[in-house]
Order: sequence, then structure tokens, then C-alpha cells
Amino acid sequence: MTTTSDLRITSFEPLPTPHDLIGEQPLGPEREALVAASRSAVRDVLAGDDDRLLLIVGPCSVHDPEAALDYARRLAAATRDLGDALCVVMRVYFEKPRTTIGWKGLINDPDIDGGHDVHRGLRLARTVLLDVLDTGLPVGCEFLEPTSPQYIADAVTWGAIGARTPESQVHRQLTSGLSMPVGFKNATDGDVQVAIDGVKAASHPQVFFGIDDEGRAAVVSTTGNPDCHIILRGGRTGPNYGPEPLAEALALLAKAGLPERLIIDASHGNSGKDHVRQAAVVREVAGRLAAGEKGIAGLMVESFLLPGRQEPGPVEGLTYGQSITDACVGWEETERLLVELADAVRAGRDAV
Ligand SMILES: O=C[C@H](O)[C@H](O)COP(=O)(O)O
Ligand SMILES: C=C(OP(=O)(O)O)C(=O)O
Repeated sequence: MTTTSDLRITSFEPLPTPHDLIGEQPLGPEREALVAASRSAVRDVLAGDDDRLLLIVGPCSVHDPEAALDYARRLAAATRDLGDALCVVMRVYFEKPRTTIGWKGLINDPDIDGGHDVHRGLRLARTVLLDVLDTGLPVGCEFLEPTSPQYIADAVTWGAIGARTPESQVHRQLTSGLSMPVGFKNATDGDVQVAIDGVKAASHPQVFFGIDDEGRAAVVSTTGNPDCHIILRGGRTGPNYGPEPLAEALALLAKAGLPERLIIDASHGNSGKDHVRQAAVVREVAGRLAAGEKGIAGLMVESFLLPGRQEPGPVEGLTYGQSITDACVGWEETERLLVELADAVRAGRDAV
């Protein structure tokens, strides 16, 4: 080592290789079939070849695997009879991008105590993914760390690039090699064009630094991902889920030569992170779907067992089933919204 290197690194701790972790917890043929079939269904909905609504619903973040699984079982049961109208993917988010600092998710700090037991976090995340798939629900998550997908992406049906990273070359390159449809969010300042640029960049083959299955640093070459789309999540300039911002975004997509279909995120900048407002946004969008409005392929809702949020900390001291990141719609309200959304999709089919 030289006197100029690693001056601010306190430790390097080797992780298991993706090959080893996946070997410990294999996907298995039944889950693999579910992931493949649900990816294909999501692609069809995004392309407009399937007239259902893609609904990405679930907690802002997973912090308590037991509560996440409890939620998954309820969601699977509640949506069993809504499959003619809704293509449901559960939000199972393990990596949280922060505005400044804060808890960065189950993989980074599974004990929510600053211990950062990433080894445990990775294993736990994979266990949660497999358990959720066993309820019959496909899974969606945000990809934030450029190397973590090698450990979990085989189990993921839909991915997101969050509002803090649509302009990041690293995330665009990563997405170009991901095997599932991926949504790019508009930036936190409300800029939609960066998400569209992200979709375009990710659709191209890319060559970049990454890791292989054996965890070795590698030059990664990709084919490009043709299944990307944008997500309107509002921003500092206000919400963008209304008919006017939607029309503007669709026009930008058309100008870029991309399909005029997108996802609306009812949370974040579209609700001011207020879960009561979030339910109102879902109902407004449902009304528009029932009236036959075009262009909305999907909706994202942050929902958990209890409404609202609480401050993060070790699970023993937390209220069961309540978010420790953004405020979520509670379960009873979620059940009502699921039925209302399915009815809206059915009504929209008959609208002129
Ligand atoms: O979805 C979660 C949050 O909105 C995102 O992680 C940013 O949160 P923060 O602004 O509290 O850091
Ligand atoms: C972090 C998230 O959202 P955004 O990137 O829109 O802030 C999220 O969906 O968890």
C-alpha cells in the first residue's frame, strides 16, 4: 500500500459470492416459473397488450421480515379475485436511498441499530424474497447498490431506479443488464426528461465495471434492456399525477420515440409523503381510469399493515407493521383501494 491510498477506509470485509449465496438459498423451479411468468405479464401490461393495471403495492421498506410476510399473505388473499383487472407486484424494498443520511434498508443494516451486518442483511433479504414468492406474489424492488442485484435479481419481477439516481450512468448501465422490466422515476426536482434519457440509455448495450457470479471484479457487457419505462412520482415543484403533467410526460415520451405509457407513483412527491393524501391520489387516478384515460399502465402505492410511519430503531422497540421510512396507507384502507382500483379498470374498458 502507499501513503496515498485508502486513507479513509476503515475496513474491507469480503462478502459471500453471489454463486454461494444463491447456492445456499436457491430460487427453485416453481418460484423461477412464477418470476418468469410475472415478468412476461408485466411486460404485456406495460406494452398495452394486456389491459390490466400494473399495481406495485407494499411497504416503503422491509424492516421486519415477519411483518412483511404477514402483509404478503394478506395481499395475496385480497387480490386473488382481482386478477382480471390488476397485475399485482408487491413492493419488497431492501435498499433505501436517502436525501442525506438515515437507515439505508434491511441489507445495509438489518438490525436497525447502526451495526451494518451486511452479511446477515443479504441473507435475510433473499429469504424474504423467497418467502414472499411462496405466497404466489411476484416482487418489485429498487436497485441502488450496483453489485447487489447479482445476489437477488433472479427473484425479482420488476425493478425501479429511484428519483435520486435516474441520471446516474452507473444505474443506467446496471439497468441495461437487468433481466426484468425497470421503471425510471422522475428526478426529485420533478425533471421527467432525465427518466426518459435513462430509459433510452438503458435500452442500449453497455460495457462497464461490475462483479461476476464469483464476486470477481469484471468487465460486464450487456444487451440493453428494452422493457424500461418512466414513473411519475412528483417532485419539489409539486405533484405530477394530474391529467396535464401526464399529457406533458406522454408528449415527451412520444418525442423520444418511446411508447406513450407510464406508471404513476401515488406516494412521494405526489402525496407529500402523507398517507391520507396518498389514498386520495389513488382514488383520483382510479376515477380517471374508470373514465377511460389512456397512458397510465401502472400505479405504485406505499402500503403496510398500520397507517403512517414511526422513527426507525431495533424491531423490539417498534410498533408491529408500521413503516420506519415513508408513511404508508394502512391495511384496511388498502383493501378498499384494491377493490376500487379493480372496479375502475373494469369500468374503463367500457368507457369510450
Ligand atoms: O422512499 C423513501 C424515501 O422517500 C427516500 O428513501 C428518501 O427518504 P429521506 O428523504 O427521508 O432520506
Ligand atoms: C425511494 C423511493 O422513492 P423515490 O425514489 O421516488 O423517492 C421509493 O419508492 O422507495
